[in-house]
Amino acid sequence: MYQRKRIVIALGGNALGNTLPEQMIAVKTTARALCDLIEEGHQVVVVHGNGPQVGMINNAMSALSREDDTQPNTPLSVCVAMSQAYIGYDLQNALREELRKRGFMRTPVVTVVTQVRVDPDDPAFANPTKPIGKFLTKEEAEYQAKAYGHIMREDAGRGYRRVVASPKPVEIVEQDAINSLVDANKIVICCGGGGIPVILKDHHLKGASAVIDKDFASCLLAKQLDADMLIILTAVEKVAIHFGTPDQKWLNDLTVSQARKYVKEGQFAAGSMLPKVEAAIDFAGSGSGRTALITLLEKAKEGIQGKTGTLIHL
Ligand SMILES: Nc1ncnc2c1ncn2[C@@H]1O[C@H](COP(=O)(O)OP(=O)(O)O)[C@@H](O)[C@H]1O
Ligand SMILES: NC(=O)OP(=O)(O)O
Repeated sequence: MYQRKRIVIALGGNALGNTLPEQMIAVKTTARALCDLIEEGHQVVVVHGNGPQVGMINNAMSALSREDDTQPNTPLSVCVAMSQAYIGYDLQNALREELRKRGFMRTPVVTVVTQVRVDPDDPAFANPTKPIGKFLTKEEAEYQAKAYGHIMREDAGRGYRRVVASPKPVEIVEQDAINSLVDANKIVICCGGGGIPVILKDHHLKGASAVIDKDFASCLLAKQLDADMLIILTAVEKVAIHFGTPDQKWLNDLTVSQARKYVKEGQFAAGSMLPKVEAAIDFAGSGSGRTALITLLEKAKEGIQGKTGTLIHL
């Protein structure tokens, strides 16, 4: 029997591209994939990543402050806020246009500037792991480290990137407002780039120098919204074990305990597939009937129909 689901969808880098013109094109494909699910009657809440974009914004703002003594450097939390608005703007308009093409003439789409509280004592502040910005060669990375004091790491065989602190999300500050919008059937884009990281001090929310992982923020959001499903859309159709080796095996479906075992074995690369599988385990393990799906952006519709992707369940 057909069941209408409340779904939190986390969009990976391929949903947005790496540059302004690429993003304008990529969001159109993304909007089609999301509207396929909306057209099937599902209630969709959208979260997006911001790794390339927040790196680009941070570089631009740093260059500005180097050129102009009157411009202090822009905190990373503000760069995350800028990325939410810039990505939300394109995504919101692409979704609006696609919805109207399909006859949803009045469905509102709204981007919520979202702050996410983190723990100031999170050990992640002392151990930067979140890759942001462009992929660089070893020589470019060495220059960036020397010139700007950035911490650079090799990223899953794809080149070198700057890494920043990535504390775990503790609380979504605008959760009540998001609940009201979702309950009222608005299409909501929120927790972009994992949310603007903030630390609570008395009544003051102070920006933290970090980028939260959007897969973990999506998981928290899905739990708080009591969603049926968390869908993580990325650049691969399925999760694999022995990824990139001759023994590679694509996984159709795995239980939370199988997934935990594979995590322990180190089957998933840190900073890429590992946070997705960890978020999927956390959500699917958090209540009966909750499932998580990891698949390719263009396969979202087939994935939800059980035809492809990797489904994680209890
Ligand atoms: N075990 C694995 N199974 C599938 N893909 C993996 C695995 N380990 C690493 N990957 C890589 O992880 C990538 C997805 O991570 P990433 O590109 O960082 O995510 P995002 O889509 O959120 O930007 C895949 O495109 C793939 O290259
Ligand atoms: N913030 C975040 O998780 O971004 P990416 O998905 O681009 O890494």
